[in-house]
Amino acid sequence: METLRPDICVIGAGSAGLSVAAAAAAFGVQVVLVEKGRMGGDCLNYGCVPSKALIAAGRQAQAMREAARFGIAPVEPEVDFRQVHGHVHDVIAAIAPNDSVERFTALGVQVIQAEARFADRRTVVAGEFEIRARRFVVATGSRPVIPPIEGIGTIDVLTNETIFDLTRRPGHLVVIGGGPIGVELAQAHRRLGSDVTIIEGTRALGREDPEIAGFALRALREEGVAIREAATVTRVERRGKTGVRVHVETADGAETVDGTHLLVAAGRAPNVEGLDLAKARIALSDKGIKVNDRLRTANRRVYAIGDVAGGPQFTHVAGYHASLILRPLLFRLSARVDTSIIPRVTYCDPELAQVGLTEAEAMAVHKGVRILRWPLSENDRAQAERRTAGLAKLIVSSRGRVLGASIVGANAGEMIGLYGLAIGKGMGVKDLASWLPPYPTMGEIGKRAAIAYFAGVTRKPLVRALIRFMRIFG
Ligand SMILES: Cc1cc2nc3c(=O)[nH]c(=O)nc-3n(C[C@H](O)[C@H](O)[C@H](O)COP(=O)(O)OP(=O)(O)OC[C@H]3O[C@@H](n4cnc5c(N)ncnc54)[C@H](O)[C@@H]3O)c2cc1C
Ligand SMILES: NC(=O)c1ccc[n+]([C@@H]2O[C@H](COP(=O)([O-])OP(=O)(O)OC[C@H]3O[C@@H](n4cnc5c(N)ncnc54)[C@H](O)[C@@H]3O)[C@@H](O)[C@H]2O)c1
Repeated sequence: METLRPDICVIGAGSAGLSVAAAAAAFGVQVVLVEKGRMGGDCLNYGCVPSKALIAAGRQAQAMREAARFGIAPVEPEVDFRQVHGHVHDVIAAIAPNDSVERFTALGVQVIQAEARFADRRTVVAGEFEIRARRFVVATGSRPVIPPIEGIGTIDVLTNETIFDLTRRPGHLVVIGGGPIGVELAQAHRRLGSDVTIIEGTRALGREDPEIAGFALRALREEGVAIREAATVTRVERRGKTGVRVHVETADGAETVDGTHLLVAAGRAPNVEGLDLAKARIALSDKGIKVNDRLRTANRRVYAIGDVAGGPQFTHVAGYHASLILRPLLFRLSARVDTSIIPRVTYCDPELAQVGLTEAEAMAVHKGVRILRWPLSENDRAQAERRTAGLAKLIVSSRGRVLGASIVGANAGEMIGLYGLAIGKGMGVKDLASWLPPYPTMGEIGKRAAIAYFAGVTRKPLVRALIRFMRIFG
């Protein structure tokens, strides 16, 4: 066994691990990167990239059905699912070189394709190598949870790791879980011609502001996605050769849903098994590896970042974590995670975007919170594009500081960034009201919402009297 003594050893070549490795190597630091599966991890191979490519195909199909409102004859598109599969995998292939072994080797990173595990507090073993690094970064990500439902072991369930391999369109896709994965994939498949039923244990898109989530769930239902909420899956069984029967209980009683395919999108579990974390004295929480607000584990040589650290699970968070730990890794500076600036977007149509506190969260911790709303139907660009379903909600403190923003509508994800910056920099509605968005853009709804804060001022008798008085001076 060969012993390596790099400065940094990164375990996991997903969004988090790759970001650390690339940046550290750019500064000339010796890095070993260990990956047991595909370079690029979930985001590239089984997550963001294929799901957004499938969503784009679904959007295209839907645009053809809805063309009449532009004076163009609508058509029911003929979907060749094998070619849709080809499109999804072409997109992955186009991005894959950025994350490849070849690219990272060229950057100066030593890539080891093997499973890593800790041998002791400062040694990792991977394949033929024993790695004794100054610092370790665990970035092993997460995987889908399969809930312990009676009969689930007898079915070939789909997860995000297998659904993008389908080359034939599912006849009826039953989805367990109405979180972001379930909702995004349900709508995409519906638009590509499948029947789709979502079975959600509590409330679909339950993490989101209910008013904002309501827009998306209404759209899904109008497009024909059946959504059962507060529904318990009691049992699943095989139906025919490849089909599935799902037994569900809701307040209305028991029913069965017959599908051709079953997708499980019921949450994630951290990838910690097999790492022998106890040998390195790294502690676990119930969500993943236990870290402090600087992403340090119980072992001072080891950081944990990305999905495995048990916080919000997004690619941009993985990148953010990487950027934070590079400061102590390279410069001995310290940096804390600021969760208030982390945005999240669900790429259904209309899109949902959130940053900072939701209305309910703000009301629970602050007094005198004001909610400033502006509907997309009041926006000229949204009218021109015929995409008027949506709303911006700014959540501001009694003194006008921005605490959060919730946006639903076309391109909501492109609009949310500004509000994360506003929260991070402690800006107020005054700053947002003075920002100059180009006309006509949907982004204007945020400015209009901010201006709504000052609406009362125009009616104040004192202000009107002051304006009259100023006229005296010509
Ligand atoms: C369907 C889906 C859609 C998503 N869409 C979005 C989106 O639109 N936007 C967004 O921001 N986020 C999205 N996400 C979440 C995003 O994919 C994750 O947050 C992100 O990939 C996490 O990156 P990571 O580096 O922490 O983990 P991963 O990408 O999971 O990478 C971890 C890597 O570690 C490797 N590994 C694990 N154990 C070991 C070991 N012992 N030794 C060596 N290697 C190991 C794994 O093989 C894997 O390659 C989506 C997720 C899914 C499932
Ligand atoms: N657009 C994005 O950024 C994006 C897209 C997809 C996934 N992701 C990330 O991946 C994470 C995981 O997504 P997810 O949707 O799998 O998980 P999730 O935890 O967000 O949602 C899972 C849903 O399944 C429900 N559920 C769990 N067990 C159930 C059961 N037995 N029966 C019925 N319903 C059940 C839960 O109530 C919940 O609503 C997300 O939290 C997010 O961080 C992000």
